[in-house]
Amino acid sequence: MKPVIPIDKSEILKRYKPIYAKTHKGIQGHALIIGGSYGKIGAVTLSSRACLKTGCGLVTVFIPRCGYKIVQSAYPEVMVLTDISVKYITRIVFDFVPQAIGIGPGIGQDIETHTALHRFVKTNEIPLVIDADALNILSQNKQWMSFLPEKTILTPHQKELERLIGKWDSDAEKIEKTIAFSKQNNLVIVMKGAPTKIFDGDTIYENTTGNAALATAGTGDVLTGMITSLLAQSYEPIDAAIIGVYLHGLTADIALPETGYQAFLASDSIDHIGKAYLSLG
Ligand SMILES: NC(=O)C1=CN([C@@H]2O[C@H](COP(=O)(O)OP(=O)(O)OC[C@H]3O[C@@H](n4cnc5c(N)ncnc54)[C@H](OP(=O)(O)O)[C@@H]3O)[C@@H](O)[C@H]2O)[C@@H](O)CC1
Ligand SMILES: Nc1ncnc2c1ncn2[C@@H]1O[C@H](COP(=O)(O)OP(=O)(O)O)[C@@H](O)[C@H]1O
Ligand SMILES: [Mg+2]
Repeated sequence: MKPVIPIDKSEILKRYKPIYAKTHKGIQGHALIIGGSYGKIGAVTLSSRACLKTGCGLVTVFIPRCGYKIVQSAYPEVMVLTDISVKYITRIVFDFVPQAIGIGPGIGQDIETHTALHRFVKTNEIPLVIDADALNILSQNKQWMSFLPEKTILTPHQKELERLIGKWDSDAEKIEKTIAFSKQNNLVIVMKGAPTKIFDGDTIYENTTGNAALATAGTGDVLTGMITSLLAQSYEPIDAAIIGVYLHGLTADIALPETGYQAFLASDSIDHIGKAYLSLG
């Protein structure tokens, strides 16, 4: 097996592109975050905020109607498109071309959402990040994997990974199965955990930032927004995954002296994205 590559500052600086002074929001990329269902609008709200804070120029969310006022009141910077259904997503339609799409946070598993996801993946060619319940739906419909754009980024936590690749008996078997899954489907797999590992076929990266403060609701939704933002800013999928995971962990390392482990919230991660970027120099 190839040696695992640590994701540290030197690895990030090889890939990070500082902002061009004459850029404008049109060049910075327009990201679309699709997710949310009744009771889980918070997930997509966090994700869209993290997406904007990571530097893309415009962010639109596609959510069920029950989330309209929630997102608009929480973050006026985020634009909102709604499904015809009130409580969950039934048909994904949008009238612009985003540079990247993140799908899944809080989306739920209603049968109509399965159908909407199927229709979406059959036609979508835009760079994609898939998380949370969209991963769970995909796990139940593995034949849809062939529709995904090459190097689509999947961000499973351990349970979601198990649903995708099946159970394992040892860490070594988990790694082997994840490599095989990444190769077979030409996907980038962000295996979330402590530490998070990223698989691009048999090339494996391991993050060096982050701490147990991240063990709190919504931090994965924040990560999805951050990676989608980087993808919308024209980073290659593997670079978006690596930089996103590193900065996300760094937000918790920087916040820790202020919040301690217990009082850290996913919103604190978003609030520290600026300092994480500044630490890159
Ligand atoms: N504010 C909101 O709107 C929020 C909305 N959210 C949305 O909720 C939806 C469901 O997402 P979810 O991840 O909570 O449910 P699910 O996939 O069943 O996993 C839970 C089980 O998996 C396991 N497990 C998890 N992590 C693990 C690990 N590192 N290592 C090992 N095991 C791990 C653990 O299983 P156990 O160990 O208990 O067997 C746990 O019980 C999704 O759409 C999401 O976006 C959330 O983001 C929260 C904030
Ligand atoms: N003990 C830990 N150390 C480092 N990172 C952690 C730890 N626990 C959780 N995380 C990180 O927090 C995030 C949790 O994601 P996820 O389980 O999808 O949460 P949610 O669905 O609530 O948003 C992942 O990025 C994971 O790597
Ligand atoms: Mg999650």
